[in-house]
Amino acid sequence: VVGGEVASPNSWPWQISLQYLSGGSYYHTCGGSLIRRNWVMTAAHCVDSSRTWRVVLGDHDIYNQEGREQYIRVSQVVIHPNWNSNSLASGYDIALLRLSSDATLNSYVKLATLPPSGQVLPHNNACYITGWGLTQTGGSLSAKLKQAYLPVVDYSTCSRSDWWGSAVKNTMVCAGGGSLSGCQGDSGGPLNCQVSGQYVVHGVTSFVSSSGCNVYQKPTVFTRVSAYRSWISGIIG
Ligand SMILES: CC(C)C[C@H](NC(=O)C(F)(F)F)C(=O)N[N@@+](C)(CC(=O)Nc1ccc(C(C)C)cc1)Cc1ccccc1
Repeated sequence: VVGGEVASPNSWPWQISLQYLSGGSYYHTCGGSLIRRNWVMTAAHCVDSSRTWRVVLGDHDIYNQEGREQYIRVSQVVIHPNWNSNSLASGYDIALLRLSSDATLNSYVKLATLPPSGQVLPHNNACYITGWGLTQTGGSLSAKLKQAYLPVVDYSTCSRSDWWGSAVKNTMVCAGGGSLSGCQGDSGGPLNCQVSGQYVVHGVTSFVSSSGCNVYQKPTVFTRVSAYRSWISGIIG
């Protein structure tokens, strides 16, 4: 997350850190959202490679154990059938991870609220991106979970030729477009939007511009969760 601030610990209790095993240690690679006690929603591009994954729930500082963390292995990766890593612009950048055991829900670990099928938020709807991703283009991961205020940019604006043009589809949500943005390592995490006084996970962080994370008129682009509600229900029940 470029700009914004460190979140108050566990204030986004559905946010998870997706980590992969390498040389005996686990490394943060993406974010995700807990949507059932044994299911996490993330981006397909996060789990394209076959690795050993684990999910960390209740985390704040990914480099220090603070006692609220739950570490759970991933038993199954379900990538959207239409996902094609060579055509990010087609969308379908969404995946579901079945956990090897149920998460314990408490004040630090809660389920995300998902939007109703088909819901499209209005231009400037209040949203926050959260994640441990790079804090500057080409920078380093944030040790502590960050948040940044990214208002929704409607499709008609986001698909303008001087914005994202045809790279963005109506199955995506754009947010931000100024000095605040997501960045590598935020992938798969939630876009938390205020709807009727409640935070709803309306997006899954998908991409930013290759020329930089916070580029003017290149808002962060998210998979629109409300476009995939029936697929999600078909998998998790
Ligand atoms: C792995 C890709 C497929 C998605 C990846 N997503 C992220 O980093 C995210 F924003 F989600 F946290 C990304 O944007 N990766 N980049 C590598 C940029 C990228 O690949 N962006 C991109 C954008 C659009 C398209 C298509 C839709 C035209 C393809 C790639 C990050 C980057 C940003 C600035 C400088 C260097 C690297």
